[in-house]
Amino acid sequence: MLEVSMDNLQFGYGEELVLSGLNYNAKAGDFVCLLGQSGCGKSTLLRLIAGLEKSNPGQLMVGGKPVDGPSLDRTMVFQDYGLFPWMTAGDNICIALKQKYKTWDKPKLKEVALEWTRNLGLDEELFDKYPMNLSGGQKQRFATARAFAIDAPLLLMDEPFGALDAVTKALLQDTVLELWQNGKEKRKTIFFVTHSVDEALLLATDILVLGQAPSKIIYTHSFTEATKPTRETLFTDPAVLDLRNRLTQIIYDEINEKALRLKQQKAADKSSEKTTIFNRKKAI
Ligand SMILES: Nc1ncnc2c1ncn2[C@@H]1O[C@H](COP(=O)(O)OP(=O)(O)OP(=O)(O)O)[C@@H](O)[C@H]1O
Repeated sequence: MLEVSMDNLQFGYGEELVLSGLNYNAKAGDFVCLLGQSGCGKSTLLRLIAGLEKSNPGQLMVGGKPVDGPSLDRTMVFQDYGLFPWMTAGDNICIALKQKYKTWDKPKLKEVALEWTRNLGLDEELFDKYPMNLSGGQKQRFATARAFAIDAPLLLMDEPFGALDAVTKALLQDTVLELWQNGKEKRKTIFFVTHSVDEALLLATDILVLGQAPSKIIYTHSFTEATKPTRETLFTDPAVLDLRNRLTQIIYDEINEKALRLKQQKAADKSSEKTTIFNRKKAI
């Protein structure tokens, strides 16, 4: 359980500004879903929180401390699973556990890794298989098992279920929600990037929408225990239907605005090109 606070968080890759002043406080135990059009900086924000990119001093705090590089109190789950291909799926969990629990011997590491394999609904016989011999859903379950096994209080999930079929995705969403809810007093804080409004509605306690880059937070919504949608209310509760429409509209408006901006820019570039050619011809 760690709180995350952003105070005018700005970040760019070199000259290109991606995040242009984010202000937000996530409480310990919140499940924050990030929405926004492609390229707006969602993954960048996760990488900053993970300490994989460096933010300006004081602009990003985790657990009340400035983020200063990666740490075992934060772990990431990626869309492409991030399993080491040269190790069995089980060893992928064991090696992560060993990093955190340095005194554990091999049998203890295997015992805990197997426990998490079962927790994620995986057959034990898959434990000794290499990632290349597993389905996408199985790989993502192992990657999720690894993340939960090391029991970091802050979990950063970057479109983890984006590549999965609908049924596997739904099962994994339920599993993650259950693992998070079971944490009760020790609930993990989760930041979860998704392109799916429905996924955000189902999982989040808090939804943030990022605008186009260089982005700011353009919309936030918080649920209470009573208003948080469930699979049952996701398509029946009028308040949830209304929120889904609003979120979808906000994202489409941003996409349309960006498309219009690019079109105008292109037209302006073309016209200035024409003027340059005309002036050159005149000069000749
Ligand atoms: N390592 C990098 N070096 C330079 N630019 C980068 C790097 N990583 C991302 N970018 C740029 O930063 C911007 C934001 O990228 P980011 O991956 O954070 O967006 P995103 O919202 O997660 O996109 P998507 O939804 O498509 O995954 C993009 O313009 C991207 O090209």
